[in-house]
Amino acid sequence: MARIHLDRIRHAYTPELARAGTYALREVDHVFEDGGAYALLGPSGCGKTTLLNIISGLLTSSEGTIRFGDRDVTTLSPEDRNIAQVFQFPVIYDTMTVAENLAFPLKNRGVARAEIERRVSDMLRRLGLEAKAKRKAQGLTADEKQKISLGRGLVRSDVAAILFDEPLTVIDPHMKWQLRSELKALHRQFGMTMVYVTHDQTEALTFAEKVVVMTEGQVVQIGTPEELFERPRHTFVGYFIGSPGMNVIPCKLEGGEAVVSGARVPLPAGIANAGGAARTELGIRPEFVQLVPRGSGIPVRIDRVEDVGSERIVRADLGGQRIVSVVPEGEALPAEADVAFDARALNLYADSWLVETEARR
Ligand SMILES: Nc1ncnc2c1ncn2[C@@H]1O[C@H](COP(=O)(O)OP(=O)(O)OP(=O)(O)O)[C@@H](O)[C@H]1O
Repeated sequence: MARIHLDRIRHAYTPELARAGTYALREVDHVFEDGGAYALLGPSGCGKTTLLNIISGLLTSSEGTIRFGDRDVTTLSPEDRNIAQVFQFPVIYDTMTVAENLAFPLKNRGVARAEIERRVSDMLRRLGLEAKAKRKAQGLTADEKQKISLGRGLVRSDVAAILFDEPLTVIDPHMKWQLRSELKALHRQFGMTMVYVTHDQTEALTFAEKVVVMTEGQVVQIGTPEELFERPRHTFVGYFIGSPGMNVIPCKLEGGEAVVSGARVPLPAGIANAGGAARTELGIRPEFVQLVPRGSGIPVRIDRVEDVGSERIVRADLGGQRIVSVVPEGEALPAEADVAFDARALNLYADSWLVETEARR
């Protein structure tokens, strides 16, 4: 296992794109700690696969250095980096049995026969494939084949890291949860460095200890699920994580208060200077937007109320700006409502980046 250090990595797919300043990765400077479980999360085209392929060696970055531990691997092939990879679609040998497929990476590395048998039978059990161990892979479902792909990555204990590129795409929805839990259990047991690419926030938040949120070729925040939820460093993280996402409300700053649609909103104590930003916004999760009787907050017009079981999602208009509130089941909605913000959950953003308060620095 290894610590992976990405040192000022940038990537453009062609020299022409680089000259035009069109980078698929704008700059990534980050350390994946040895034994950590990370998810790269972001919308389609944000650069997740590009970053993963630079880590694996399928792609050489146009700028920067990548080190596994103290070793510079920037120009090494995937084989020489000694990593295991699991792709979106199964990569297995159809003519081999399930057990032979799992044993293959170990045989290749000269692992002793008894050890191979032990690890293969453990993996068969974890993947729920014991009954099919002696079946040829050919006739299996896409689900089962992908489980074998996962198993082939996970049986090896000598790898620097295991990289997953949307590995559960072909897996049946009700199996996804089980496989994710199994991956977590394997991570806990063996402590391998795992990097997992996904555009699905549930998958990222349940799998990873640290989630790397990307947009437009840039890492905007690396944090635990709690950190991403409570203190989004960038407005993109706020509305990408959580459902519905964080409200981002344009505001003006005046004498330590935010002015929203003519109303004054006190800011948390000690908020730092927004530093002459061109754009300032308040960020607040819908769970912390309260609907209060008219006259006690900022006036809104309620447009729509959706009942989603344990809570109601209320969509309203605040001076031309859409605002969402989540109201727990059983809580009455005022006939004429204003909104009030829970000050503890209020964040200020300057040009999309979180303004740190003195207390939180
Ligand atoms: N081989 C390539 N040549 C030129 N541009 C590419 C190539 N591969 C990807 N790109 C571009 O690089 C950017 C990042 O793509 P990348 O595949 O890394 O994103 P992603 O987040 O993994 O998206 P997805 O979830 O759709 O796979 C995109 O703008 C994409 O169009």
